[in-house]
Amino acid sequence: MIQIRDLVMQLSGGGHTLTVLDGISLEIPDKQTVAIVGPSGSGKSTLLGLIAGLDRPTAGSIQIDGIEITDMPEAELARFRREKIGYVFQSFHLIPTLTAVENVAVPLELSGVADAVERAEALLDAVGLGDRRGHYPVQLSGGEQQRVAVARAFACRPPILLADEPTGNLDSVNGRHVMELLLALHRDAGTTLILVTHEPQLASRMGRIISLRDGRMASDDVSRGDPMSQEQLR
Ligand SMILES: Nc1ncnc2c1ncn2[C@@H]1O[C@H](COP(=O)(O)OP(=O)(O)OP(=O)(O)O)[C@@H](O)[C@H]1O
Repeated sequence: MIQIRDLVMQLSGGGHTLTVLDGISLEIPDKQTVAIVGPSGSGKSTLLGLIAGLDRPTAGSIQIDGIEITDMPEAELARFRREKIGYVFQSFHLIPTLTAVENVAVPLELSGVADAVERAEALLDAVGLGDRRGHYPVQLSGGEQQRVAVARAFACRPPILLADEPTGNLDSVNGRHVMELLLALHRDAGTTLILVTHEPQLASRMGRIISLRDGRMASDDVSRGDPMSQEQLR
């Protein structure tokens, strides 16, 4: 369960203060699928980054499974993040000097997993890139890089997967492939899935749609049911 209370994010610069998030409160139960939507600049990425513990809010509270993360010391937060949260960036963020399998193995090695490379190979197989394991990011297409990034985000089997416009840099075929992958992880492992997107079609695949406007919640549509049952209806 993610519990967010009165979250405020202000950025200072050039002599004035910009309020990016202005009192967000919400709860996201385990295993929910959530789309965060809203106009450009409404604070979507900022909110996702705060939930991931990549940034610290100006005020307010974020608890994950009852543990406050906003004031957690950095080293502890890094460990917590590794265990609890996978993050997929719009622009993949793979390490260019590492092969696909090495990229996926990084979080496993950081977590002290003994058979990190074997596990990374199995993950690459699972995203359909088993035959590309020795390739460097530059040798992979955007869609392939994003599948590697999803495998890396999921390597430590985090209960929460966050994705910031995961299909934003992909064509529609590759975008659909990556989306199916994210939904499969939710379905098979019960992963909570929260994604920021501009694409209504993608948002409509989620069980809940939270809409931001000017740093506030404009709407919260929780009546969408579970995407698994929606899929069964197709
Ligand atoms: N590091 C930063 N320094 C200054 N301003 C920032 C910074 N990060 C975000 N902002 C500003 O905060 C506001 C919210 O940004 P954010 O990226 O969260 O919006 P968004 O809804 O994700 O937008 P988009 O859909 O365009 O990605 C914007 O006005 C942005 O310019």
